[in-house]
Amino acid sequence: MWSSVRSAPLHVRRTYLQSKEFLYTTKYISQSASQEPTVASAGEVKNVTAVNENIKASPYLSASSVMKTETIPFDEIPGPVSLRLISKFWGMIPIMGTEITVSVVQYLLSGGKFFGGILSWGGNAPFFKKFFDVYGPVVRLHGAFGSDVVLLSRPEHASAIFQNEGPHPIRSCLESLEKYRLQCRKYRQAGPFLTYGTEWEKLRKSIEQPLQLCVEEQFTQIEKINQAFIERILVIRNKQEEMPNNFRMEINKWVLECLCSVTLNRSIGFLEPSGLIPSSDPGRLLDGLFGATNAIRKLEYGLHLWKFFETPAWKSLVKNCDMIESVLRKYLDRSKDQLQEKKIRNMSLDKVTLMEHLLLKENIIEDDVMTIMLDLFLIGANATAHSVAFFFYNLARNPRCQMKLFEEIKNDEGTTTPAALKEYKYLQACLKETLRLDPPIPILSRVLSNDTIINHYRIPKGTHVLFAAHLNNMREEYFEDAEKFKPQRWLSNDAGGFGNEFQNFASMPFGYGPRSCLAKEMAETAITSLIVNVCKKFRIEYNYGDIKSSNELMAAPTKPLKYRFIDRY
Ligand code: HEM
Repeated sequence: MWSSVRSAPLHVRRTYLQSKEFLYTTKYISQSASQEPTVASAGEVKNVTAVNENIKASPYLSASSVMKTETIPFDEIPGPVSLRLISKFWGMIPIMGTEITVSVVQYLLSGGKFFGGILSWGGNAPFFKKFFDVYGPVVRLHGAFGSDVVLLSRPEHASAIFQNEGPHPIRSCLESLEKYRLQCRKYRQAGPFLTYGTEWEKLRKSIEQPLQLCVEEQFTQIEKINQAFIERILVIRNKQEEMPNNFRMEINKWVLECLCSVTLNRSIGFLEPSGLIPSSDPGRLLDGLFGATNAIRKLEYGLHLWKFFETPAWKSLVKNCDMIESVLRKYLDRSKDQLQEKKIRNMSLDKVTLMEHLLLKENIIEDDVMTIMLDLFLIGANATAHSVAFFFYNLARNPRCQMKLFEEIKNDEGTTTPAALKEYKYLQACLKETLRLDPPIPILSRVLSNDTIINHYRIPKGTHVLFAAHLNNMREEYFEDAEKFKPQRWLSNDAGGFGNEFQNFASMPFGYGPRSCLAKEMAETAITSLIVNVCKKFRIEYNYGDIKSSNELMAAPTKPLKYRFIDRY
């Protein structure tokens, strides 16, 4: 049953999660069903009746925050009345789900006008901030179009949600990509980012460790790619040593070259000094990834009309995903041939590329390999490129920090292992601080697999929760001068905050728990090795207005990255 529900639209999954059948289908839920709900409170705890044994065991929750309280019903969570009124009408239309509620809200917050501007709070409001300012720390968006969404943004609430989600957490987002894969291309699964349950667990296990091994094996190659990136900077900078408006594209090329090296063990030429030919493999891959990302942003953040009609954004998603797949298929065919040859010649299959490793797995078919590769490229490339863009920005804007970093790494003689990079403590702190200020994935999402009590409200399992990580990261009580880039805060024991039990949830750029980023190590290694190489060679400057992160599901810088790279010697 679960396998068929897994790929169903969110409102179907939600109904299933609330059904009795689900309780008996998964071991975890059936255990947790007999337990008390998860509890977290940011306010005063009153009417204490018992202590929740389950939560007491958690390393992060204090006794005061785990006490069972008299709960307030879900219906009483505050939220916009206008949505509540609209829901009476639209709630009758079952085909429209939670994402539509979210997308309408996001559309409005990002400046769109709808319903006579009932909810239009003006353009570029940081997502959800207005809701928290008006309604408090727990906000319910009445299912204007079907089901409800709860918005959260506090570390103690993150702790309640993420620490108790069991072995198979459900993320709910990117329905457009899911539709493309499951309905349009009829793949049997939607890829590691979107799949659920045991199917997802199998996929994740097949990728996580081999990916890390490949990163270690390909580290020398990554260092070469870093040098090629530096060569590119020298070619494209103008007479004032400044980068062109599309420098972001160059960073993307660097990430993609790293990803090809790690997954395919080959260079496909993204960083050719003479630039990319659009019809070449790397040219088409780059175009496809940019096009698909833009289409996903439009589809997920606009009204979900694509569920009913083939909108231009939907057509663009299909065209771009097809283009990416046609390139990747070529490499998949080559990998199959290579494996065949290795088998014929009785060669060892111990050292294979990630793609070959996946092809060798019995429970993974070719279409699965395509979706895995696409997820790695789509999610990974965007997130990593965004982090590098803001890493450069923060160094340029904070010359003292840049100098301190240079002092730490200036004697580096070509780092030989990823482990050696971890020893550069200030470098690591700069990365953490960059990810705190501008997380590439600023909103984490879950469908609750447990009844959970937050701020005394009982939130039923199956509820769609959006956690505004970018607001969470800016809490003054956890990060003094939260708006400022202060890497040194990560070098003291309590990261400059209260050092209380929720500190670990105050910044979670890679998410949390079983569904956290599966390529954290790879991303950290690639980013820090690039920064070491670039900072040894150049001093970075930036002389224009502030660059912000768009804080969308897949965030992007809001201005061209016109950094100056000035030779140090
Ligand atoms: C600095 C770079 C990166 C950041 C900040 C980042 C962040 C994240 C976050 C926040 C999530 C969701 C976690 C959650 O819901 O709890 C995620 C998931 C994921 N990331 Fe990353 N990521 C980065 C780089 C990468 C790279 C390089 C790859 C691939 C090569 C990648 C592949 C994935 C995949 C496949 C998932 C889904 C995991 C699952 O559901 O099991 N990420 N990432």
